[in-house]
Amino acid sequence: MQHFLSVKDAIDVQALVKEALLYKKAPYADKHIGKNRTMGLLFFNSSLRTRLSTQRAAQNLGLELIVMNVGQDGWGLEFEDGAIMNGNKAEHIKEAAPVVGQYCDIVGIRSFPGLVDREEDYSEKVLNQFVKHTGRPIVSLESATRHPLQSLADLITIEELKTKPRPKVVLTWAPHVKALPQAVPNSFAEWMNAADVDFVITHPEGYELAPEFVGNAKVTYNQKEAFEGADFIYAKNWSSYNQYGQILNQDPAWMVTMDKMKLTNNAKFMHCLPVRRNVVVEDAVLDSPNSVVVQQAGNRIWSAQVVLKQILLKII
Ligand SMILES: CCC[C@H](NC(C)=O)C(=O)O
Ligand SMILES: NC(=O)OP(=O)(O)O
Repeated sequence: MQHFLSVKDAIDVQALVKEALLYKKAPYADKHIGKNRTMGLLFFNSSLRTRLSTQRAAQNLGLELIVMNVGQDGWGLEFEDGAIMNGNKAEHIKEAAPVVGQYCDIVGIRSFPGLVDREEDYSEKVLNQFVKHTGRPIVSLESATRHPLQSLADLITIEELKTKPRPKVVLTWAPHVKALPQAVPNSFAEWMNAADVDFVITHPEGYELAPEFVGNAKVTYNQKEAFEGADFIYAKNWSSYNQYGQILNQDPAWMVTMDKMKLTNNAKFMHCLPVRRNVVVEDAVLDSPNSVVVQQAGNRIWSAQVVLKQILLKII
């Protein structure tokens, strides 16, 4: 594995999941594989889980770490080729990225979309400039259109908790007070389409995800119909793709409630976190034994650890 940017970088998804579950039983099995190597984690946006779980995974493999809030602590970066840099951007990515590559053997990047220019966001301009100029393996810590470490952890969670060979997994839109990226649902959808699950996406009209991510998923505007017989409910808000970055609907009728969970096959409730209680999902669901959001977050360690191992095997 050279880079980890999407499900396409996972040659065998099921093998990755199995190896991650082995790490969950034996976290230090490869404690020395990262000896004398350094991973840099560059955050252009906030993070709790990704920041902490990726550090823990790296430490489990013996990697040294450098963590930086580039958005606050670094220089304003210019990503446009040929730009005349007479504005407020002090440094070009063409210098910043290879310099980071001088200090780090592997580089993780978190850079959310601007949610203004769909073409720019969906071209993954920021992530791809780091891939092009750093000269090192790049791991996405959530980019403009995907969150692969989250999605691998989501699949690990489904695999360890499923009670049937092919569970029904429902990705449901839920309301939010801010316009959020499509990265998490896009990524969840492409990983579910690569897994052996009965995958359904439900959202209000106007929140259709990009077709390349929806793939073969069943899509319905009827949330209650989608919940019927579900084994896993994965809730997430996202802003409109078609009316890019817009909030079209804040209808609290789409909030996940205990009444809706009763339509399911005793489904587990999943969310990548952070979650807005009583906006996205009511307290009763999050406080119920069916909520697995903490276990799901714990699986981010094993998701990152199995990916970093695959990358280290290519560079040592
Ligand atoms: C892991 C989720 C990160 C981000 N969430 C927020 C609140 O910005 C999102 O929705 O993509
Ligand atoms: N789920 C997730 O990536 O959480 P953070 O944004 O806190 O890292």
